[in-house]
Amino acid sequence: MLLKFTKMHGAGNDFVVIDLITQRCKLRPRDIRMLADRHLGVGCDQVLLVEPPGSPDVDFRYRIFNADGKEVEQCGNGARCFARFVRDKKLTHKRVISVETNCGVIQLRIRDNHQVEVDMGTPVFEPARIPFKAQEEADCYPLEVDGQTLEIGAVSMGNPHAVLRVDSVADVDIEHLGPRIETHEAFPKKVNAGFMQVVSPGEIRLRVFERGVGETLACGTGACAAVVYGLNRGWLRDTVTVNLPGGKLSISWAGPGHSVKMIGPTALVFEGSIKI
Ligand SMILES: N[C@H](CCC[C@H](N)C(=O)O)C(=O)O
Repeated sequence: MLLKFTKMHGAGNDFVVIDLITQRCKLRPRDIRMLADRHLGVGCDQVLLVEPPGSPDVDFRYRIFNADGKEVEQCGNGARCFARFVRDKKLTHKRVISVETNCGVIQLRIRDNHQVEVDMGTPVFEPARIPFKAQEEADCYPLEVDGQTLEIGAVSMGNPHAVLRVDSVADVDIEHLGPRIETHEAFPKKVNAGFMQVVSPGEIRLRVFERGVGETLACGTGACAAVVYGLNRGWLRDTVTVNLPGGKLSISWAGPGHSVKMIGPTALVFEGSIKI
């Protein structure tokens, strides 16, 4: 069949967005991998599916697939693009949209200038729920990589994150460290690896080697994970500007028990159709 799609990005983290409300198509992992392939398909970090809600108290179902074809729990930059997509396609006229994901319901709030605010839910630090192999919960953990002991934070934003503080994100050998952390045996479901440089209590620089993708120009859940880790360590205050290679996000967290709030941009790049 000929499948309509929309190419979008949020701070450079790019997506193929597919409306499965007005069109019907069963996508297999190899179809996702083809769509994401930057030579043989459209090219993207993640494929986002817009589906009818599973229950009457949410507006849509939001499914996320990494470029490797595997379905994951959450995608923050994708959530902002999801909100813009359903408004642009007139699938809703609401300015506050609730979407069901594989890790619960999140709220998307349309702002001016194509910005969207997302309530990303509360971060989870309990090792078993990240999941991360550790004797007990701590603010930070040692992680043996290639004979060196790294100090990491471990947190779930619905999806697993390991965060390292570094002096300079420009000097990180992310191609060496990223995959070794991503596939470390301490993370049974693999992990997104974030490298954070603290500029000031209100500003960080961040690079993320994403699970199932590699380094992306931005990672929304990674920005949330880095800020809550930095707050827990006393390095950051409750609202932080996160500078990523592809753009800026604003992340706020009022502390344990509170949701993490993310505000950031959305961009529509092109519309197309592809034979599946
Ligand atoms: N690679 C992530 C999913 C996408 C997250 C990222 N693109 C975001 O904006 O949060 C994972 O496997 O958990």
